Amino acid sequence: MNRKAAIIGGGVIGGGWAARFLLNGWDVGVFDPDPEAERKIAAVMENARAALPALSDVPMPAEGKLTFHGTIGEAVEGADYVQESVSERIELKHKVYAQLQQSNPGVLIGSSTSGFKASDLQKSAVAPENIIVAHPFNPVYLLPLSEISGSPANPPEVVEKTVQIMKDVGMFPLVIRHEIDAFIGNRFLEAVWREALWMLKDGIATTEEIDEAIRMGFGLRWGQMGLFETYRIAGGEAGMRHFMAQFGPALKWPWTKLMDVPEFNDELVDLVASQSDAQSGMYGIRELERIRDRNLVGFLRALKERNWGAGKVLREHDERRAAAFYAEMAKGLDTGAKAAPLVMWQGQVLPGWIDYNGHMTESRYYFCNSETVDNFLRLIGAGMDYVAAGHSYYSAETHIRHLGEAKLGDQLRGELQIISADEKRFRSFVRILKGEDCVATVEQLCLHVDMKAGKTVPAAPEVWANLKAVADAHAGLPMPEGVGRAVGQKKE
Ligand SMILES: NC(=O)C1=CN([C@@H]2O[C@H](COP(=O)(O)OP(=O)(O)OC[C@H]3O[C@@H](n4cnc5c(N)ncnc54)[C@H](O)[C@@H]3O)[C@@H](O)[C@H]2O)C=CC1
Ligand SMILES: C[N+](C)(C)CC(=O)CC(=O)[O-]
Repeated sequence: MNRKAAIIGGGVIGGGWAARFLLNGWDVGVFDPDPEAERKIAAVMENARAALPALSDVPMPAEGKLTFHGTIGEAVEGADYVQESVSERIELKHKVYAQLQQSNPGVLIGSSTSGFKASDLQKSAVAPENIIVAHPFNPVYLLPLSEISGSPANPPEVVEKTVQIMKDVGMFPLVIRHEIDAFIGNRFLEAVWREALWMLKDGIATTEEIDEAIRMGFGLRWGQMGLFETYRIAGGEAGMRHFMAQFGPALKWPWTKLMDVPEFNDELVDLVASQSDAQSGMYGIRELERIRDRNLVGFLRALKERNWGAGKVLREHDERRAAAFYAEMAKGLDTGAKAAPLVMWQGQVLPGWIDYNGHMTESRYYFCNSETVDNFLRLIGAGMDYVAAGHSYYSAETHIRHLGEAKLGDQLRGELQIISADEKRFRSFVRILKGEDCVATVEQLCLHVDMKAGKTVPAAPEVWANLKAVADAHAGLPMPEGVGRAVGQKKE
């Protein structure tokens, strides 16, 4: 049975949380008095479905069930966790916690608050120990950071439980050591925001020029190395000490207006809003979100390839999910119950996979097959540890049939059937499916190799036993259409 999250407040952030939980296989119950909440969450879900699965290289769990409720009590019924994302008003948050704790005593409540401390949120609560800050960043379904900030009232088990739930939905939980207003991220962002408002107010730069200064330069550095690692490199070979010696004196120069704040009035709002309209008003908000999401997916995937920063979090999330997926599959190996083709891979067609014909390029069909077969090899015990120990399977021959088109954003899966196998080789037949349509078949012969000796040898007994279990189960399946076909050319 799926776990359930109650999302209280389904606006920008609540909608993002709903998407993250649902796409990670949790059921979600939403309460939001806004009559438009359902429509807004549907729009967020549409964008999230196009973006989050594009980061995954292992089969995603089936999407959880989304329900909307007329009361907080109904939404929180049976919930394992609550993510509170109502408007940033302390008295509203207190009221919501009172209703939540009355309806589901003992439930863990994470707040999305941008700046209230946990001890402020906990005031007058029946069970303060179960209320904690879990502050995300927008878009919640793509950005992994969740700042976990508790008060002395929260026992370590509550912090730990929150951390585990965040990891379960692919977040990077950063536990804040000391209770402070606005945590780490927003304290930092507020400083940048104040400087930007001064520059606008003083006519030094427009909204667009400020954005260009960030995205053409240091924003790109921050996204992958943060501040200190970046400045360490800026110190050259002498590193951080040299950097500080050179730029430390600037701390005393009048570079920043941080402690002084521009007056917040209509004039300031008009100045910012009118320039922002001129800069970006040609795009609708959902369109801007899609542009942002596509850029983030590309950026995050590049980091994932490098196993760095947020990309490392994605890999670790994949690894956790893969472990659960293989454990489930392995049960079938034990019982010999896998008398059906195995769905070993699932993925989404990414922008870089599209060719000049406007559809998935041919080499990516091979890639889909490789991912499917590699996952199968992991399943039978011939994964990376096996390779590191000197044995592997090499592809000897491959035949691809292109039967249909795959377009940007399509969800594909690779379904594998073993046609024949012995100790030294196996022949696989992979169907690449888009929904129920088969867009390609890939038939392949793989040889088991001693990598050092450079020759074909029998597989390790446990690998062969696993492979044989699947081969025996698949022997009873009908031969798939197209097996053994050669490249043909019909006579006119
Ligand atoms: N927008 C942002 O960039 C970020 C916001 N946050 C925090 O997330 C929380 C929500 O902010 P947003 O989603 O931006 O605001 P929002 O205005 O988009 O959504 C707030 C939602 O709460 C609903 N609401 C009001 N009273 C309610 C009640 N009694 N029960 C249930 N729902 C109720 C509103 O109808 C609205 O849909 C705030 O605490 C905010 O500080 C955190 C990270 C980023
Ligand atoms: C502007 N904000 C304070 C609501 C921002 C956040 O809380 C985090 C974010 O997404 O930038």
